[in-house]
Amino acid sequence: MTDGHRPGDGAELEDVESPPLSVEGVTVRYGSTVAVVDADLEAYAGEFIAITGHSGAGKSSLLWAIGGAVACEGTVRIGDEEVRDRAQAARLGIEVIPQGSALAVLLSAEENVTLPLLARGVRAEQAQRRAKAALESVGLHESGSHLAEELSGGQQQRVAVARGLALRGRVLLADEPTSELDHDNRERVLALLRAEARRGAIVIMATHDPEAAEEADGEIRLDDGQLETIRTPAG
Ligand SMILES: Nc1ncnc2c1ncn2[C@@H]1O[C@H](COP(=O)(O)OP(=O)(O)OP(=O)(O)O)[C@@H](O)[C@H]1O
Repeated sequence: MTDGHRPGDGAELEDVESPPLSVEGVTVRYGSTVAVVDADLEAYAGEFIAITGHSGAGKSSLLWAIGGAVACEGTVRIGDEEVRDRAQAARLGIEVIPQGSALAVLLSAEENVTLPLLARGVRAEQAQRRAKAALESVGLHESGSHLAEELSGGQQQRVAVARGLALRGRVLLADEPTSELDHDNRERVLALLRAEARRGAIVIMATHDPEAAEEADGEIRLDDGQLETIRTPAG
């Protein structure tokens, strides 16, 4: 497929080899607010990169631009394909764990993880198997049947992480995925994100948490929309 990425059907984690992600001259504007200014970034399969910066620095805006969810100037490419909008970015295997979880509160945890898989064409039985495995990986195997609204904020965040992981993208954009978590669950989620990179994905995580950032291979910082490289994955 030239304009598509089809995640595998099995519950087992198959490897991917993400094409390089290239962000060139990306500027995000909301009216007169310039949230991201002329950002350049290259990332490769296997890399786990943190985006840090103060509240309002532009972290979410940069992630959303990479994920095709906000209009921007400049270009975002994965391999030879230019990201144009969210639907097409999803077809290219760019997945998002949004800030604030964004679960359907009247669906169960398992349904929240399963539905996006069904929407991507994964068969029902396989989607359920993958959802269960993803929920188990975040320590929520016993909460699959609970309505999202019955879960704590931290549990909801872990469901959102499970939903992102189950999609098995080539690029995973995680927006503050550990902000509501206690120490052990934060470590668990960071280990899962690292494993996702080891699988051959590119993982980019926005975070306020310096300790979480420290666990990524590389760090870029935004300051009023201006991007600065702090550490590269190469060291
Ligand atoms: N939909 C929007 N409409 C107008 N302005 C917006 C919108 N989204 C973000 N902004 C503005 O863009 C700037 C960057 O916001 P963004 O959410 O990207 O920052 P952030 O670094 O992710 O912040 P936080 O850490 O608080 O989540 C801020 O000044 C914010 O007010």
